[in-house]
Amino acid sequence: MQRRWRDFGEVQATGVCSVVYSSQFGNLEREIYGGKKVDEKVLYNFIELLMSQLIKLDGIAADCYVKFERRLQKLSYDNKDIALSPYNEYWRQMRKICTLHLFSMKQVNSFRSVREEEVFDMIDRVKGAFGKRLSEYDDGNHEGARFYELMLQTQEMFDNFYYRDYFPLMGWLDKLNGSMARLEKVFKDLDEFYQELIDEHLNQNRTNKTQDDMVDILLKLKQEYSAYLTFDHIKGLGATDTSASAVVWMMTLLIKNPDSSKKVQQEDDLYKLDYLKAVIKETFRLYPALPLLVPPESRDRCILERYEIPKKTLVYVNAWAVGRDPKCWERTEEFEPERFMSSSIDYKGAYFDLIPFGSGRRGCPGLSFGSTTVELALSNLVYSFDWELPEGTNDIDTLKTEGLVMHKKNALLLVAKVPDN
Ligand code: HEM
Repeated sequence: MQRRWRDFGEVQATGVCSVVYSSQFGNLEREIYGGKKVDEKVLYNFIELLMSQLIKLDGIAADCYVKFERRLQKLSYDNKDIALSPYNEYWRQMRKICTLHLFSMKQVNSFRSVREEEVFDMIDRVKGAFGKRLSEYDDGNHEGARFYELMLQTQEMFDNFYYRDYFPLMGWLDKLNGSMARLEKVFKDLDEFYQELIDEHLNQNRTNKTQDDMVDILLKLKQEYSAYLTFDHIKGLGATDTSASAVVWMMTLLIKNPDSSKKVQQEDDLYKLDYLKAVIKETFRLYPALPLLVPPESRDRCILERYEIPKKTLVYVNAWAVGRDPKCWERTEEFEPERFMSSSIDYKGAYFDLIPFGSGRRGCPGLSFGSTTVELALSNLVYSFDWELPEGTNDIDTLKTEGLVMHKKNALLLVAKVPDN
């Protein structure tokens, strides 16, 4: 199990040819993408076929992925998003900026008050305004709702089916059915939003500033790293909704498992929150926010189990399947946070059985940021309220969206009750 990851040697994101790989595909839950029911055997054969074809028809596969990249490329400002950048000097500098200046423990701590304010605000909204939509909660200028909407639309662009990705010669259909126009429109809206944000931060007379936020820090760093940080680079760093997706899955699993939910609430050592942390790990095992991580590209030919992976191959590591692999876990489908109570396994990248943040050189640099946010949000949600299913509902579904980030497909609707004591 552990060998698998290491065998990749040096890998990098993005590429020109693609292979879908996972020896675990047989275990892939059938509904993983969009609730489509696929027979396990059919799926496995399909993957085999796809692999052999892609390797044989290297040229065509390359073409497919160059096209696929164009869509990602557009939304990531020409691969200026660090996650989509190939392994090169630009990536090294951006990674340095992230590790040293943006997502370091010092920065995580310095944003503590902002994080707490946001979470308390969220709790107040739940307390004060049941049943309202995000846009109604919003501050005067509706920026939160606008950004949320843009994030949803961007995500949709990644998820949509594009003919050109699979049948390069039929790319004209994307124009005909309006997909390309929608992509341009979403990009334009996103770009406008980021530009306004930057302009606002550049405004010397800005009144609502209490401390430097990420944009302020990036704008300051722009001078030091002028070759790597243009406005497009700053925009390309963008944002992800992985933490939000993770909290929704955690709440979903807790409401489906009332015993665990009670245990979290009864945890008396609030400082350590061991059981809550076990719930977080168990949810990451079953519902990793990025089920296929960010696909890396092999820099050299390598042999992986019985597969030969040619150089420059886009490789999908299936964190979803690893989390449900019976070779790694017992009672794989059960939600059992207890399994982590007497175990030293964590998700920092050293244990390859649990890799929601990936591992190694391209592992998530926002791990401390993300996990701190998730812990704070979840603990406040479960300690501030008793959560119940809406009247007339017996269960919560676990259908997922398609795409890089795995969201719950249907909104999680719960009733929050303020406890009596
Ligand atoms: C629960 C929250 C999060 C999860 C589950 C998550 C997960 C991941 C995963 C799986 C990868 C790919 C790693 C790999 O392929 O080995 C990744 C990459 C990345 N993440 Fe996160 N992430 C989270 C939060 C964040 C946050 C809050 C930030 C920024 C503040 C962030 C910034 C990044 C960046 C920049 C990369 C690309 C790194 C590179 O390519 O060198 N992530 N994340």
